[in-house]
Amino acid sequence: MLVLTKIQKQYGKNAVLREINLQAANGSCVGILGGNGGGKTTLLSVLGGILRPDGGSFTYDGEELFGHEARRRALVSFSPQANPLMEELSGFDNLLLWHDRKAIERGMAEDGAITALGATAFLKKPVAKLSGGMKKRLALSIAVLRAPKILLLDEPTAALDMEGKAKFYAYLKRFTEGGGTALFVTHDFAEFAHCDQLVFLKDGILRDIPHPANQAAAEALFL
Ligand SMILES: Nc1ncnc2c1ncn2[C@@H]1O[C@H](COP(=O)(O)OP(=O)(O)OP(=O)(O)O)[C@@H](O)[C@H]1O
Repeated sequence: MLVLTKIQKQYGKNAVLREINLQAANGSCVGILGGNGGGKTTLLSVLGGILRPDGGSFTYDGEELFGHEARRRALVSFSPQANPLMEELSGFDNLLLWHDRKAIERGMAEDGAITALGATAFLKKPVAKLSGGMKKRLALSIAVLRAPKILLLDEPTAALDMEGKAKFYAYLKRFTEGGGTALFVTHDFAEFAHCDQLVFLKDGILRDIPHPANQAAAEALFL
C-alpha cells in the first residue's frame, strides 16, 4: 500500500500542496486530475525526490521513503513532463546513462519493457533526430527499466500517437497486474479509463472522484 499523509510544499509564500493525503493499493493506477498550476507536477516532483517536501510522509508497505533516499530510488521511478534526454547522444547511450548494458538488452528483448513501449527500433539514432513521440517512448523506457514498484507519470502520453498510447496503456496494465502502483497525471479525461482510482488536486488538497467518473461531473470540479 502506498500512503501519503499530510504532505506539504510551498514556494516562498505560495502553499501549493497544503495537505496531501492518499491511499493506493498495490497493483493499482491512480489518475490525478487538476487545473493548470494546481500542483500536480509539484506533487510528483516531491514524491520523485526532485523537490524536498516541507512536511508529511510517504510510505510504501509501511516503510517511510521521505528522508530515505536509497530506498526511494530503489522503489520509485519518475517520468517527468520534460524528457531527461541528452540530444547529442543516441537513444541507447541515453539509456546507458541510467542503466547497465544487461538491463537495457533485457529491455530490448521481444518481451522487454523497451520493446513493449515501442522504442527498440530507433535506439541507434541520435536523440536530436527523433520525433517528439519517439523521445517520449525513450524517456518512458528510462523510467520503467528499473522495474520500480511505484511509477510516477507526468502527462506521459501527451506526445504519443495512437500506437504509442496503446503500447503505453498495455505496459501500464502489465505493470499494475505485476503489483506495481502508478500515479498518472493527465489532462485527457478518456485516459482515466485506464485507472482504478481518481483524485482531483485543487487548493493544495486531493479530493476523491467517484470512479468510473462522468466527464461532466469532473468538469464541474474545475469551476
Ligand atoms: N520552481 C518553482 N518556483 C516557484 N513556483 C513554482 C515553481 N514551480 C511551480 N511553481 C508554481 O507552483 C504552482 C503549481 O505548479 P505545478 O507545475 O506543480 O502545477 P501543475 O498542476 O503541474 O500544472 P500544469 O497542469 O499546468 O502542468 C504554480 O502556481 C506554479 O507557478
